[in-house]
This record gives sequence, structure tokens and C-alpha cells, in this order.
Amino acid sequence: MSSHSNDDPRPAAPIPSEPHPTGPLPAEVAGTAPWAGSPARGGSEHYSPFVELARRDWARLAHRLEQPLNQDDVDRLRGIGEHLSLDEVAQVYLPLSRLLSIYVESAAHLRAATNDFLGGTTRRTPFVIGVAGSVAVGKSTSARVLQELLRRWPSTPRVELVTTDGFLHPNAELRRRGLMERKGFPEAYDRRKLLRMVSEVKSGKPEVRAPWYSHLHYDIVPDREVVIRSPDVLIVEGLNVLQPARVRADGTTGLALSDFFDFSIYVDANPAHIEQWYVDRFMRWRHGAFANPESYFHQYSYLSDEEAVQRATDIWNRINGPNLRENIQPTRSRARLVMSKSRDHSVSRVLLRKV
Ligand SMILES: Nc1ncnc2c1ncn2[C@@H]1O[C@H](COP(=O)(O)OP(=O)(O)O)[C@@H](O)[C@H]1O
Ligand SMILES: CC(C)(COP(=O)(O)O)[C@@H](O)C(=O)NCCC(=O)O
Repeated sequence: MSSHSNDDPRPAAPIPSEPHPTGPLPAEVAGTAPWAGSPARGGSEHYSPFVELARRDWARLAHRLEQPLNQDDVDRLRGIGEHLSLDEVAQVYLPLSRLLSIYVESAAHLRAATNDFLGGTTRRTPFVIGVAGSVAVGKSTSARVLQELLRRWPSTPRVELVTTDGFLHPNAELRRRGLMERKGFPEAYDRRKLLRMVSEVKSGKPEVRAPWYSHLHYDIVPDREVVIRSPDVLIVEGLNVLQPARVRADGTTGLALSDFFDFSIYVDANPAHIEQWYVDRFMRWRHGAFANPESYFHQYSYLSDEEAVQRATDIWNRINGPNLRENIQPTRSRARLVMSKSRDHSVSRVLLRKV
């Protein structure tokens, strides 16, 4: 790993010769930008809080791992997305799941050592992983693949997944607050309820309930919920899971969701590619989910191709694009690991925060 590690103390160029397609990290880490992680050139000493691995180096890690997938697993993975390549699963997500299982095991050792020190017997709580990123960047696909893979490791047979859309205010409430055009923005969520849910899981509560959002109805479904029963791992996936804590009216700061995370992943890509994925998915849904008369977007199934592209682009430009720029992308450098995707969805590099 040392050959591509930013531990390398050689001086590096302060400005990368070729800007990363997804843009630089913010100023506080930009001087040590992981995007600039290419070999040393020019000026001053240069350190990054991240270790950067190019795709080929990351994929090489997979060779050291046994293939833990049987035919059932492969079939279940295929069910996650017809476009998901099994090579991508084996070369990118399998090593990632192993890395995560190392963190889970190390958290168990830390708890045991802490218990020894305190003379206590605190019970293990679920290892919580946050998965953040734009609408349509591939968060749910990544989270579901990781759920399937993590289940294969002996330390984490029980992995549950919760998405933050269940914590959006119901449409009636969003309308009352004038927020129907702000779905996905931080203020559209019941953040206190979301924080309480994750805090209860991390406090060891044996059964925690979360509300459920239907993409078909584009609303919260009142009589359905997700029940989380002390899993080994809980994956919390959503646009805003790495948002910093809110500043209260009196100037004090509360807790952030990420205060309860044991690990966090930001799924990153060039915004122009993400927009294209959004439009492509919209076009597919037009013949699939939208064709269902119960769908909130049923009228979209009657649009011509051209009108549908226009409609999806318009939603992107009004809602999801601005949310990515204003709220989501600024949280990228808070993640423990950043997965950077190319136009074809393949992961081109991985950045891992140093420990
Ligand atoms: N690894 C992948 N390989 C191929 N297609 C993918 C991959 N990840 C996501 N996609 C596609 O990109 C689109 C957005 O992915 P999705 O997981 O639904 O995003 P999000 O949950 O971030 O909104 C979907 O059409 C999905 O099929
Ligand atoms: C439901 C979402 C806000 C995603 O929420 P998340 O699961 O990330 O909390 C998003 O998919 C969405 O519907 N955005 C509003 C604009 C649109 O219809 O695409």
C-alpha cells in the first residue's frame, strides 16, 4: 500500500496538474487534497488525511480474498440491479466489505479492552455505517451490495439497512411548510427523529422502528415501518447523513448524525455524469414504476422521450443539482472513505482516511 500512500513525505505539487473531475476538496483539506495525490512535483511538503488507492491497486486486494459468494448470493446481487457488473462487485465491493469487517472486528477489540479497563460489561451495539452522496449517484446500489457482502463475513452475519427518505416529512407537512420543491434538502427531514433513531440503535436498544417512504407514492406510508433488531451492522443510507450538526438559535450546536457512525462512505462522481444517471433512471422508470396507475408520477409515463428527458433535466436543475452543490458535496471530506466513480459507474479510485 505504501507505493500509493500519501504518507509519502516527498514534496507534492500544491495544484494538481489535471483537476479531478469531481472537483477539489474544500480549503481546510485542499492543501493536502487527496485528488492531488499523484507523485511529488514542485513546491512545499504536502500531506493528506487520506490514503489514495487507484482502481488497479484496490482491485488487486481482491486477489488476496477468498470468493465468499455462492450462487444464491450471486442471484441476490443480480436482483439489486441489472446493470451492476459482478466484476465490479468482486473487484471493488468485496475488498471494501473486508475492510469494513476489519473495522468491525477492531471495534469489538476496543470494546473488550475498554470493558477490561473499566471493569464493566457493556454490551456490543450495532456497528453503524453511513452511506452518503447525491441523488442517483448509486448510494442504494452500493449500500445493498455491501449489505449482501458483509453478511458473508463471520463477524457480521446480521446486517440491516435503513434509508433516510423514511424521515422526510410527509408530503402534507412539506406542502404546509412550502417545501415540496425542497425534497432531499436538510430542512425537508425530521432531523430530530432521525437522530433519535440512530442514537437509540447506538445505545443498544433492542428494537428500534423507522418510518417507511414509498418512491411509488412519493410519500411516507403511514402504516408501514422498518424494524431494526440489534443487527451486527446497521447501514444508514441517505443524501444528508454527513451533514454537520445544526446551530441552534442560541448559537450552541447539537449532535450530528455522524456522531453515531462507526464508519462513513461518500459515493462520489462527476455531477454531469450523475445528472445523466438521473435522467437514464427516470427514462427507465417511465416504462416501469411510472406505468403503474398508483404511481405519483403516472402522468410521466405518457410523455414522449424528448418531453421525459426535459422533465427529468428540469427536476435535476431545480432540486437535485442545487442540493448536491449546496448541501451534499460540501460533506464529502467528512467521510471516512470516498469512492470515486467514472462515467460507466466503475469505481476509479478509493480514498481512505488515515488512522
Ligand atoms: N455499480 C453500478 N453499476 C451500474 N449501474 C449502477 C451502479 N450503481 C448504480 N447504478 C445505476 O445508477 C442509477 C442510480 O443508482 P441508485 O443506487 O438508485 O442511486 P441513489 O440511491 O444514489 O439514488 C440506477 O439506475 C442504478 O441502476
Ligand atoms: C427521496 C429523495 C429525497 C432521496 O432521499 P434519501 O433516501 O437520500 O434521504 C430523492 O430521491 C427525491 O425524491 N428527490 C426529490 C426530487 C426528485 O423527484 O428527484
